[in-house]
Amino acid sequence: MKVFKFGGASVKDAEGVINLAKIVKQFSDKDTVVIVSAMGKMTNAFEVIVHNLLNETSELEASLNYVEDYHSAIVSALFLDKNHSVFNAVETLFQDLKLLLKTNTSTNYNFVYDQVIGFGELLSTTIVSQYLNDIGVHNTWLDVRNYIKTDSNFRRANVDWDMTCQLISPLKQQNSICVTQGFLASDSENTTTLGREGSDYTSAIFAYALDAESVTIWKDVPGVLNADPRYFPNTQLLDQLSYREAIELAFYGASVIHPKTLQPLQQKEITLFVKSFLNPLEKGTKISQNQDVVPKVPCYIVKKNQILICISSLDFSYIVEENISDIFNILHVAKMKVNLIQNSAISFSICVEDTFTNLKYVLEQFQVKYKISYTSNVSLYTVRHYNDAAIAIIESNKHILVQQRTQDTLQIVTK
Ligand SMILES: Nc1ncnc2c1ncn2[C@@H]1O[C@H](COP(=O)(O)OP(=O)(O)O)[C@@H](O)[C@H]1O
Ligand SMILES: N[C@@H](CC(=O)OP(=O)(O)O)C(=O)O
Repeated sequence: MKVFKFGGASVKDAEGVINLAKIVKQFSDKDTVVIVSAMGKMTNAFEVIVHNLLNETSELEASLNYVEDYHSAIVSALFLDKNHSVFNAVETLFQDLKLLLKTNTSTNYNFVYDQVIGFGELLSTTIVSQYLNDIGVHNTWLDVRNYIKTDSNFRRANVDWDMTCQLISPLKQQNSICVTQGFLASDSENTTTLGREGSDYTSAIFAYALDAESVTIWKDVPGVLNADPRYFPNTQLLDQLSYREAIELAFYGASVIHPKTLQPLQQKEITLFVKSFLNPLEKGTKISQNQDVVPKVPCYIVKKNQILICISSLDFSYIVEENISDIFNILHVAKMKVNLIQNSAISFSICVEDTFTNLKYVLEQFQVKYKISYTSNVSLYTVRHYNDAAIAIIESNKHILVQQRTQDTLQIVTK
């Protein structure tokens, strides 16, 4: 079996859905599982709806209309028969969403977030599945919440692997293409999500449970490049990567692959292909149990919007294990991801990202015992397999706040 994953960029408009259908028609097998994310930047648009709902702003209706119009335009362009069942299906989803917005009484941001945000993937897969059926690519639409089970850690739920594998593995017998949602899952009763950009991870979960032969994630780039083309000119395609190297790149922030994706695939040695949905015949990048990086060139990764926090003792005493444990407990509670650590005798610097807007809480907690300084909006650059030329590139014209080198990896934090 194969698993395909199509992200938001691939289905941002009607042409994108038509292109997806061509790829599925040409490259899938009869039992391929197709995972689809919300269309374009719709997850961001749903985030605005959540914000407007919970802050009771006057913009709620406008934000809802924006999302509704966006999907309506795509459906109208794809389906010329105005009596097609897709119109009803999409309308029903919007009615459900409106009912949820009207009747919600919860003030738990993360919980409400997951209930609302899930409509993005429900809409996209409904449209894609019906379009595929319409053009003769017969498929079954699955509600992924009946297959991927998690705890109730809303917005970053943890997969219950035993239950999930039990629920997914009967699909091995399924003799048709299945279309389902990325990013979503459920606890015992509600929708949960796996973390932003988690649809890549969904594809790995299905592949693992199905013992699939491969996963292909279809992207708007030719494959994994040695840098993000949005920030670096003259990038090079990496033809092959080992799981280990891909895990390292994803960990340091190469956003082309969600960091949790590689581990399940590596465990069962399932090959991951990253290919271009614009040029599907090109070979892209193959990630498997092979050589580290081919070609072996420096790989550049940048993470923007980081916060550099410097923590030092109040009385010039050493920062020791007990303090570090303290510091990490606070970060753990705040779900704050640490991307770089540097310590000296009396100070400890961390570069973190504040996905859950907990900076104020963290700083208050630190200040009880430590002296704190921090700089917001810094960038963290990482270079894997650096050489002199790469160091010169990465350091040029930057105000460097922290620098760290290991044998393979150079990291700098800049303002
Ligand atoms: N090393 C890299 N190689 C290729 N693309 C990268 C890399 N690092 C970051 N990117 C970015 O990842 C984007 C594709 O990932 P993403 O936008 O998450 O796609 P999708 O929405 O399909 O999941 C590219 O457009 C590119 O800007
Ligand atoms: N739609 C979700 C999940 C996802 O993975 O999307 P994409 O595949 O477009 O990155 C998000 O934007 O976070």
